[in-house]
Amino acid sequence: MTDPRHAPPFEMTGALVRRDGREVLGGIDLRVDAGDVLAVLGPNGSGKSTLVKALLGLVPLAAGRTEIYGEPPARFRGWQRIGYVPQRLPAGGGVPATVREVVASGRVARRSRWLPALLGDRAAERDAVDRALKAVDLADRARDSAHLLSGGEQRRVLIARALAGEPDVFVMDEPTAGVDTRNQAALASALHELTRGGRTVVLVAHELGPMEPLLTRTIELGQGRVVRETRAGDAHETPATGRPA
Ligand SMILES: Nc1ncnc2c1ncn2[C@@H]1O[C@H](COP(=O)(O)OP(=O)(O)OP(=O)(O)O)[C@@H](O)[C@H]1O
Repeated sequence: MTDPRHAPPFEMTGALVRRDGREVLGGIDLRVDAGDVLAVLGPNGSGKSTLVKALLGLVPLAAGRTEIYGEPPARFRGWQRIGYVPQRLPAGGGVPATVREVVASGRVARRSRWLPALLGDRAAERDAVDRALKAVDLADRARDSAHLLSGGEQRRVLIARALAGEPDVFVMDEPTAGVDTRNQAALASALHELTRGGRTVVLVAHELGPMEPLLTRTIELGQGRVVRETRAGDAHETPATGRPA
């Protein structure tokens, strides 16, 4: 295990995932360093979502290992450092939640489990939620039921939830799919600010659009393996190292 003080946000070695007996990730080696802005590309079904879920410990590995800041996901305790934007809003379990409530839930990992929130903490939370809602242009929808919003609006709610948590690392699964051009540009500009401040981003994308200039790296998956890697400034793309396809 890497010393957590010097560990990168993510380090995955030989990660193999099987779903229904089928190999979906075929032995991925991937290190994401602080400040990386990494896009995970590849065709439908190539394993992009599975890879980001595996980085977060949301799907089990059949072989290999993965660490978040030097800890296996099951032992990792710094979840306030990670902001995950899943592909869709999880089903509400019958409890209607407003847009503001969903966005505020991005702060949960920051709250103390034992102490009541101090007045200052509550004000900081309110400000962070307000800023996040503004960044995705949904301040005027804050009281609406999140599940009644359109697909693109729900995605913006999920982005705002991650922004509200003020994490060090954003993991975003197709954050701009179904989001209109103006809002894609707004997200890119919010992320630009955050990455200038040293935040790390891992995003799954089909269309990079206005995100492209922010990237420091890309990896492309094909059938659960890394088939191509590029780094910003590379004159040529680098063929993937590691296991043969
Ligand atoms: N829960 C599951 N049970 C069984 N198979 C699954 C499950 N989740 C994913 N898979 C399979 O794993 C493969 C990779 O899926 P994944 O969602 O990671 O692909 P993707 O590259 O993100 O695709 P897309 O671009 O369509 O979002 C697919 O063939 C999919 O059917």
